[in-house]
Amino acid sequence: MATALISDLTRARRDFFDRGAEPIGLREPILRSWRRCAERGLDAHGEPAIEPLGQSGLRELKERNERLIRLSRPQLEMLAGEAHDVGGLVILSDGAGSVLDALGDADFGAKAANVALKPGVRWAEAATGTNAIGAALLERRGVEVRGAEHFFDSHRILACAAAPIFDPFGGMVGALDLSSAAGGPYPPPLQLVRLGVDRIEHGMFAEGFSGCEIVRLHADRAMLGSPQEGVLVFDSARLVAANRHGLALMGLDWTALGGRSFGDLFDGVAKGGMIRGRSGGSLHIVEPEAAKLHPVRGPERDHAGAPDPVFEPATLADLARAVRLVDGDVPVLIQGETGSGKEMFARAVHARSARGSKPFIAVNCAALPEGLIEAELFGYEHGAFTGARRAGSKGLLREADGGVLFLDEIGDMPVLLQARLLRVVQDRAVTPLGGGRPIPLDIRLICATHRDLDGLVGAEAFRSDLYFRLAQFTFVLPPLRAAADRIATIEAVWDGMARDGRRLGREALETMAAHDWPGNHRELAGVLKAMIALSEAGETLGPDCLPASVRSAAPETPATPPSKLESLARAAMLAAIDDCGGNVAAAARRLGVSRSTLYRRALGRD
Ligand SMILES: Nc1ncnc2c1ncn2[C@@H]1O[C@H](COP(=O)(O)OP(=O)(O)OP(=O)(O)O)[C@@H](O)[C@H]1O
Repeated sequence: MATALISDLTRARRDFFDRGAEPIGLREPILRSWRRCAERGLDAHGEPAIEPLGQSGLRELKERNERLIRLSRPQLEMLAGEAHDVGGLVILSDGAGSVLDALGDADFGAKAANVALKPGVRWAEAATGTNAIGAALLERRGVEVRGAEHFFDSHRILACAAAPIFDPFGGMVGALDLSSAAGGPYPPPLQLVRLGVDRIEHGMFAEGFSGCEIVRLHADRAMLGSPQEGVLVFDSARLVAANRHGLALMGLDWTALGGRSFGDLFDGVAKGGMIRGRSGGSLHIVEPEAAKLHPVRGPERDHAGAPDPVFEPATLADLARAVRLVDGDVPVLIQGETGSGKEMFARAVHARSARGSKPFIAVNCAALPEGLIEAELFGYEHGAFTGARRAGSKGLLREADGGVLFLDEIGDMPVLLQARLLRVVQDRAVTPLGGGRPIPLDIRLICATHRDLDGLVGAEAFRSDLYFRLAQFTFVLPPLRAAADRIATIEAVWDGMARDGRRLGREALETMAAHDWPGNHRELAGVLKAMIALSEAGETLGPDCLPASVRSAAPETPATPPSKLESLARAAMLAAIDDCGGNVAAAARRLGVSRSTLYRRALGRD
């Protein structure tokens, strides 16, 4: 059987690589991959062009993927034992195919390292040709690649099975791989890799879903609680995260995140009961459990000493989608009030994207001096205008080459420049001021604005053709006052900033939660920073440490949706009205507020 496979493959290689003919009998994912590699101009008989990272590059790569490595470690250790027994390796890569860790048999490890299958090398198909890690990431499913199925001759010594790892928001954050010597008695079983991935993905639900409800389901009651159970996470009854099993059992895919509600999916289901699965069979469902942890901290540190980003679960779901769009070369537009964290969101998208290690260039279109904006963006040739630097300038667009360009306040870009930007976006090339040939540009684009771009298009202040190019997908960041649990959000931001045992007292927290935060996250970060600067190590901060604007500005009209504090206040007001036999004036007197306030806050009327 093995001999037949080898000879069939040898013939297929000869047909495809040497005679340019269609190979016969090659498995479909392998054939697709060979074709892609050939179209890219890779030479099967040559050597793959690899660029291994140096020590510091590898350290950075590992730091960026710290969470994935930490969550995967127990599975790697377990599979390393198996791999060792069959003379192979278990390998973890990030979502771009860069190898993060490899454990197992040392002899095979040395052979694998000879063909650069080792940490710090990227096994994306574009560089290393057909291979299990690269194919699994491209195909978004488990793939086996054995011996001569690899594109490059030199990789024929490998037999590999890999499957992608998805985070709870549908982001493809890595791949798990088992590799051993080709032609050996124990080809790496894809099933084992899949089990490892199930466990890693399941572990990702153990932290970070503050105030959410988690539903667990499976067709077999005995499987509830296992890594193969379906998991669905709801925030304010909206589906915000899931694992693949949960989606498959419900007949959904990742696009359901953010869009489907609990009522939609489980209409009339008794908690702890059974529902009808996609294929008609019954599913056991475990009562939704409230998750206990706080809003999730973003994956990377922010720019210029800013705190770690803290995202609401719903925003995290948007983040995962934005990463997939940017990776798929679809421009995204972020809208949101000033200070709501548009740039932080964009940086988080970049950090999680396949271009996380490439440049992130942020350009504030409103802050560039009018006369210089064109030169700053597009660059200029030597002597293009008076005052131009002798050597010319590359321009910000070209500095973002290979990475992500973030155009902030895009709504403030002068109309004339919009035409030039449109050309760049369409042609994927930039022509510097002062002439010269267009220079190809490889950028992913994220734009942001606090203005109503749609309205600007209507008023002809923004070109509609550019608008439709840039705003193919729009994400709206909620203002801070709309946080589902303001207290938890403020605490999470504080935790990321506080030093030397300083603590936020309950009363300070509640006063802050009652504030409207018109400046959103920026205002909050400023207030917290000032509180830290003005307090001592170990101190518990009370409301007197807050600036007067926060202390005195408890809102009269709650923003939507109300915070827990506002809900409590409303409940107390309704109870007072009830106690007074429905007499609003009497209840207002008892509470010491005006009648109109009571009408507005308790009954939602003007
Ligand atoms: N998700 C977040 N978690 C914690 N802090 C945040 C978050 N988003 C923003 N901040 C804080 O607010 C500051 C401003 O954020 P950012 O520049 O991303 O806002 P923006 O929406 O782009 O603002 P503008 O509309 O003015 O450009 C950051 O420097 C940081 O201190």
